[in-house]
Amino acid sequence: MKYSIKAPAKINLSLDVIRKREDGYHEVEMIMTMVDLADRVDLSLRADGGISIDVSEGFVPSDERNFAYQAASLLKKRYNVREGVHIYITKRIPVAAGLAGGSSDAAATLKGLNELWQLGLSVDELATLGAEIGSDVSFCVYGGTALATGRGELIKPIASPPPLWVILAKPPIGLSTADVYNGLKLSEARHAKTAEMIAALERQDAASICALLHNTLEDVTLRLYPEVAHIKEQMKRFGANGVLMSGSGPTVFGIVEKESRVNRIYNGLRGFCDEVYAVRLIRTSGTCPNTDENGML
Ligand SMILES: C[C@@](CO)(OP(=O)(O)O)[C@H](O)COP(=O)(O)OP(=O)(O)OC[C@H]1O[C@@H](n2ccc(N)nc2=O)[C@H](O)[C@@H]1O
Ligand SMILES: Nc1ncnc2c1ncn2[C@@H]1O[C@H](COP(=O)(O)OP(=O)(O)O)[C@@H](O)[C@H]1O
Repeated sequence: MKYSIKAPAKINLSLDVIRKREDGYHEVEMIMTMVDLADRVDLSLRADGGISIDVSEGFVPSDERNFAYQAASLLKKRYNVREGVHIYITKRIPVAAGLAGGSSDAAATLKGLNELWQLGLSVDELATLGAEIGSDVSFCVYGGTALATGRGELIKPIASPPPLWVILAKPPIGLSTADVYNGLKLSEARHAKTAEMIAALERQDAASICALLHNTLEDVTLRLYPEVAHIKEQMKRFGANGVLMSGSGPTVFGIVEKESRVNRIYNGLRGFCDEVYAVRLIRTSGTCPNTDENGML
């Protein structure tokens, strides 16, 4: 038996860091939403009880370091599952990009195996398990648009944005999420207007959404990598209505209201950046965006 499921990328419309916690994580307030750039996760039942994984991109770990493998292993151990699974991931989301590709693969694996292994777990239970793999996995289980608090694992659904275009540009920089959080000087940090962003989403007010885009981690990454600032400037110059770095970076996203501007911005950026994508915001709220009601393709 087989299941295929899409694992979409996220962007942070707003990311605020409140304080550093005793456990080493940071307390955050993030507004997260999905875009229609997705990996594909194929799950095939293994009767021998083993877990194995292959990934289309050779540089992504295809062993227990892969978050999708960890999701399968966690479910198998926690629920004493006898069957196994082979996981095949077709990567389309840039890796280590601030787009939660690995977290989304883990979330898709949790949802898919819940069906394949007939575990009967609720979405809330899957999201709680996801938080054991990484802070962004819970949001990826729910999908839609949400306010994420705690270390990012406490999820409250909020209104989806209007149907806007998004240009993603990822410069060839490898950075570590932990280093970016640790590089933040909280006493000097600029904070987001989270409540105002939620209100703008409720009003479907694209101009205010663009004006309120804010990421407290951006200053850290911009200081380390001036090329990220360059991409932001160029995106604005080519006509994006709002521009921000996603997560810990280095991907920059631009929100574009007019479809007629999308090609100009895309082509302009392609002149000096290899990884550029023109995508749409996914408007579905609730679980499993971009899929049918079972979360399948
Ligand atoms: C910054 C964000 C924004 O959505 O995304 P990405 O840039 O990774 O996409 C997330 O907070 C990243 O979440 P995720 O990538 O799941 O991080 P985790 O694996 O849980 O943590 C990796 C490391 O980041 C730091 N970390 C993470 C989350 C958090 N709230 N505070 C932290 O300080 C910790 O040092 C931790 O050891
Ligand atoms: N399924 C996966 N896809 C991509 N990267 C993965 C996956 N599983 C584990 N990783 C590891 O996690 C790191 C961060 O990957 P990713 O989730 O793409 O980044 P980000 O959290 O910045 O969006 C990668 O460098 C890779 O080594």
